[in-house]
Amino acid sequence: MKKAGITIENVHLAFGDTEVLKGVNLDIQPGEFFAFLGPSGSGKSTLLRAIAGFGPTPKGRILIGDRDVVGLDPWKRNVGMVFQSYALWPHMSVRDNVAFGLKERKVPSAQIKTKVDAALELVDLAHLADRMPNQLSGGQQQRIALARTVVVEPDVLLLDEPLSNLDASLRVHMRRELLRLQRQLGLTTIFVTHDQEEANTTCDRMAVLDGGVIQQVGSPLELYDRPENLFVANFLGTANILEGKVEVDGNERRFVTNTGDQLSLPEGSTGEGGNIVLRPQNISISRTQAADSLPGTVQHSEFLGSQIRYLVSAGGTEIVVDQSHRAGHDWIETGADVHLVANTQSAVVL
Ligand SMILES: Nc1ncnc2c1ncn2[C@@H]1O[C@H](COP(=O)(O)OP(=O)(O)OP(=O)(O)O)[C@@H](O)[C@H]1O
Repeated sequence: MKKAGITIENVHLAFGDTEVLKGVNLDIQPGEFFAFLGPSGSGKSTLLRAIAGFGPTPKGRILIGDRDVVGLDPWKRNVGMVFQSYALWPHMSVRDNVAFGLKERKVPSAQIKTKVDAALELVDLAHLADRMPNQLSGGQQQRIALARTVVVEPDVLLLDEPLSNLDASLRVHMRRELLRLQRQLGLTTIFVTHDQEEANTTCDRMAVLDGGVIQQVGSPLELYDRPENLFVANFLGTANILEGKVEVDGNERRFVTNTGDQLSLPEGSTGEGGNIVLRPQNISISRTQAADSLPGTVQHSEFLGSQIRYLVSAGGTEIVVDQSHRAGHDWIETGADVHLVANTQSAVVL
């Protein structure tokens, strides 16, 4: 199958007077599994639809391969799109649903049979070819929607929250299926989701959007470990953010919180901003004081199974601390005075 990259250059898009995409620039590599992640209303679907050719014509350029598709009708772009609703034709069998796009393209019938068989094989549903859509489960219908989309060999595959209608355990199964399918076909794919775990477990890289602006692009790990702003830090998992300032003394750098507590920063660390971001699993909690520990008081604790989550007032804020749970481990009671030690190797100053 062909592999086409996608380049988005300075794309602006408005519904009437309301600008929804505000200067988007992005390079998606051929064969990459890419995700658009962001809160509701951030512009993910609008951007995806602009690539597909739906909605108002944007300003700027959208290249699929080396072809600028802005202004081109959707069916001339050779993109495949799968939506949240499966939208299978209810009066057609599974086989006919998958064959539909090929018939429209006047592909010879012998080839249609071969291609449909291969597409059904790909989604593991060859045995259900003669069923009607209403005789399939939600997950099976979505796999047929995928087969129907990839059978026409699009240059890129666009997925708009395709798993949202499925129940939780099926979603987990289906996201693995999606990844397997994408890898097998090597098809440049964009997956729109507001579910961080879904993006993390499937995509090579993602763009986090907010307010029609891309906040950061990178692999899931890069974005989680090295957020470039507080929005990304907060959006991707739980972030503890302490306010203060960086002080430099010779070779030593430390972060001094507004409450006067000090955290040594590792050698070679960068960042001069007024916030330090610490993930809950990178802080340990103890009843005893240690070098560089932040004094605090346990406000609440929750048993989460593999972890105990503490909410501790310290450093001028409420800090979330996750301790992995081991049988027989001390569970610190609410109201206890404690000391927090942060692993500042993993901290980010913004
Ligand atoms: N047809 C439309 N007319 C007017 N405004 C629209 C239209 N479609 C979307 N919008 C607005 O554009 C903004 C971005 O919407 P979009 O659907 O792209 O967000 P999203 O990030 O995909 O959100 P969600 O996760 O809720 O689908 C929202 O403020 C939305 O209200």
